[in-house]
Amino acid sequence: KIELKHGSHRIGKRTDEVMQKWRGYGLGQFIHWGLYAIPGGEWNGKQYNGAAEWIRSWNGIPKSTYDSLIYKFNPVNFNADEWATTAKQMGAKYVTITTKHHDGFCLWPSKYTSYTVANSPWKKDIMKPLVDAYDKAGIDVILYFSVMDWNHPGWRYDIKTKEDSVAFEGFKQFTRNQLIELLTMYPTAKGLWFDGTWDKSWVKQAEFADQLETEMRKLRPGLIIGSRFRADEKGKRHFDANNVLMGDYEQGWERKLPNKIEDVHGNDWDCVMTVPENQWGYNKAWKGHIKTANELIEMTAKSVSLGGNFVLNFGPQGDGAIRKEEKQLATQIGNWMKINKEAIYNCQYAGLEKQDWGYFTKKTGGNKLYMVVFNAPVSGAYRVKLPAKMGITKAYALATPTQSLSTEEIHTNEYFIHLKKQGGDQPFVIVLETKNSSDNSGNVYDKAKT
Ligand SMILES: COc1ccc([C@H]2[C@H](O)[C@H](O)[C@H](C)N2C)cc1
Repeated sequence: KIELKHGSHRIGKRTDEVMQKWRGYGLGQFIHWGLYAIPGGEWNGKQYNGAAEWIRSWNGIPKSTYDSLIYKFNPVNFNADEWATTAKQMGAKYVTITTKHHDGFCLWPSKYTSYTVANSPWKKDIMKPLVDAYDKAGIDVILYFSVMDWNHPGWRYDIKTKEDSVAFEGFKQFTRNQLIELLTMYPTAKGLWFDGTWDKSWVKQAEFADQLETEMRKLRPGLIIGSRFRADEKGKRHFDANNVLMGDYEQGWERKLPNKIEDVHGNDWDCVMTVPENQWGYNKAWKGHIKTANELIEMTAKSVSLGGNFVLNFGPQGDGAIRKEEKQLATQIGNWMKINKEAIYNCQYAGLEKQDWGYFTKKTGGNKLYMVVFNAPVSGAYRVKLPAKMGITKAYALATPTQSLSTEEIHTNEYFIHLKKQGGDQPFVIVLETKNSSDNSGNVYDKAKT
């Protein structure tokens, strides 16, 4: 064990209520919105091949020209309630919103820089109406904040000279000021999602970042901060030099999912996912594979089956409207969630052997198991292996709860649930009500033969 002053300060999951609620969200929305949505991945008729929110880093545009986009920020079709309603209809329980991305443009009227909405034609605060609209919709808000800030003169990628360190000291105070400002202006925010923390300059700030995290947690008890914010004094990120998770949950699952429970090391985690291969900000020309609703529903079920949450990204247009493809996905996913949300909300890893038909989830604190089916077996027989003392008292398709399904024990603690081929192309859920033979509530199917 390595002696660390600025490593992880907690072993194992947080057990407080705020984190227990976070653990049960299941499905969330990410919003990437800012000046980059105006060009939308294109400049002077030329397509930028990278991620649209990184267009400033393209040598096809002079930096100052990009920075002057602030004078074009006037999202006449921005409607915070419409965004929150879209998220509500999709079934999202939390939203992560970019307050400031790498370009340094602030969606709130920060006192610490002039590069904010206050100095755009729009003039008004964007964050306040958004936080209020999502709060009203019952969707918890997490504030995304990029430490790396290409607009601030004090930003450095590394600290090599005396000048660098003087400049970066000013930048560190600026960063602290903005974070305290955000927590003060939007006190209902449940957490902070940090980004832009991989460069050496920030990685070298183990003590400062640790103290800042402690200060923020004191200001906002219960605040949720993931593994992306700070490095330990050995320069280790996400996991400290003793391989213990930094922060409250693992934030490494960006555009990728764990495959088996061992991959998540017993930690809380969420996966943040783009609809195209790699576009967070609005890109006019979505290229390559655009994920379908069924793919995204499967990623949601897979995330919950492995003890995490799934966060789907939306990149609103420069005028503030949400593009029709994203609205359509929100509707399709929402239609599925309306019927099947019981298998997603407040569910966790079931601890059962994965089967080919799909994913198990388990209701937290209950005796219900859910089988989220994506690959219906041609036999209509769904294999289920249970721990020794667990029996099945009832089995039914979630959509038709009064029609019990026949359960056949084919080996000790191994069953076939029989369900004839369902019509349609939608994933569906089978519910198993279980009991432990140690307690005697209800009768157990044992040796049941069809
Ligand atoms: C260098 O590879 C990166 C760097 C930053 C990102 C940023 C994206 O712009 C988006 O904000 C995502 C959540 N974040 C990790 C993605 C890939």
